[in-house]
Amino acid sequence: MIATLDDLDVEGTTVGVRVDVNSPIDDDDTLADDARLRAHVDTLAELLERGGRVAVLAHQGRPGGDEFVSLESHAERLSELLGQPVDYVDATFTDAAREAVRDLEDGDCVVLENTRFYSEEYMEFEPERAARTHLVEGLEPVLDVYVNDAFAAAHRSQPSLVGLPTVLPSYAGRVMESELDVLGSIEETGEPRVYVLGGAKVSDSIDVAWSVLEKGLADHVLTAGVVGNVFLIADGVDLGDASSDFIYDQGYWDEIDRAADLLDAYGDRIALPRDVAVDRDGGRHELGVNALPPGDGESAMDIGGSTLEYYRRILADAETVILNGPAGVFEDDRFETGTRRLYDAATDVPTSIVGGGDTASALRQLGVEGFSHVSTGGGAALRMLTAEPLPAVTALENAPERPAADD
Ligand SMILES: Nc1ncnc2c1ncn2[C@@H]1O[C@H](COP(=O)(O)OP(=O)(O)O)[C@@H](O)[C@H]1O
Ligand SMILES: O=C(OP(=O)(O)O)[C@H](O)COP(=O)(O)O
Repeated sequence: MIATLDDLDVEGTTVGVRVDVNSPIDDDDTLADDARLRAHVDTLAELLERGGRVAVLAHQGRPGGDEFVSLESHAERLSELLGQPVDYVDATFTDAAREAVRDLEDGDCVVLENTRFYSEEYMEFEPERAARTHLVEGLEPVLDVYVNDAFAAAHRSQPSLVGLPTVLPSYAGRVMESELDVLGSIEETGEPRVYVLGGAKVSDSIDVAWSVLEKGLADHVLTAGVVGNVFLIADGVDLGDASSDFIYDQGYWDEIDRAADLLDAYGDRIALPRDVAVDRDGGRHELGVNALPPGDGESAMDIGGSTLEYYRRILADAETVILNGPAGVFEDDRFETGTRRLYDAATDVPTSIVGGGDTASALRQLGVEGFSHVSTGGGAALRMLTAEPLPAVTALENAPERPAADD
């Protein structure tokens, strides 16, 4: 049983709050999109209003990547969103960080530095070992309790996610609570249940497809994006050199065999694109699968109109739809149609659940609204849909005894 903020006596308590504000970053190393910050405002505002002393922990980017930057601009934006001063300290668990946490008064908030600036935080550990890392040993003495609101990172077994809840009384924040509530009760949603798997995380999507087909959770799996292209090749369609090279370069060549095995086992419940859109003479050109391969250098960038009609007919009968990943290269105006129209059709299904960072940003960019639930997580949501435990959630379940909250 995971405790929530309802179980926490917040006033005067120093709370380490792990959030996931991993966001797109501009060329000047500042925040380019605040959607993930907005998601955590309710949790943080509630803790502050209830008199908590809040130390925010988060990662940004991956070591060596362009988006591996400090959390200073995140703190500035958080201050605007919360409508109160938010301090930032350029350290995570050193003396400077601990002093900033000890100095907090009731209702104060400080953002600590990007946890991944410390190498241990980019490694995966068993919780007991994670509890002996520098980050956890440094912060544990200055924190009273730990709150995990970082659902989008809950599939990572990293110190700030599994080590802190091993040593501190721990609670799920409001984002974590609502994600677990919705994604943890997929089996109770109405049927027919349709999974739409698009985007570029091919191996994760094939794992999900296996799992939901095997468990009888999915009546139909509709494929799109790079996932759809891999299934087409697995089905014997010649998508041409450009798409094949892309799939090879992304390291997904072995996935073609897995997709073929899946088609052998459950082909009657897996829908493949009937046409694709390619870039021809600088414009969008649609080709039925019978007309493939495309011309030299042409790559399948989106699903076409007849696929959309086919998928819309399946969605029209669905009671539940779960979608992950764009249907095409939505960042390019010529290839956003598939994503916009497919996701738009999904909003008419009584229960519609969407996951994925790029998917959420595609929906915002394309102005598609009206889903029952838009998850903050990509990989975490996919993992949950396969009914695999999330290490950070397991760590919350196993957290030490907590004091009872005052009513
Ligand atoms: N046919 C395609 N060819 C190349 N890239 C594609 C295609 N369809 C979708 N994509 C790309 O997939 C990316 C998003 O996939 P993914 O990371 O799996 O989504 P999410 O973050 O929502 O889980 C986008 O950058 C999009 O351009
Ligand atoms: O953005 C995230 O995951 P997502 O791309 O699956 O939504 C999380 O912040 C986890 O980041 P990571 O995949 O670098 O560990």
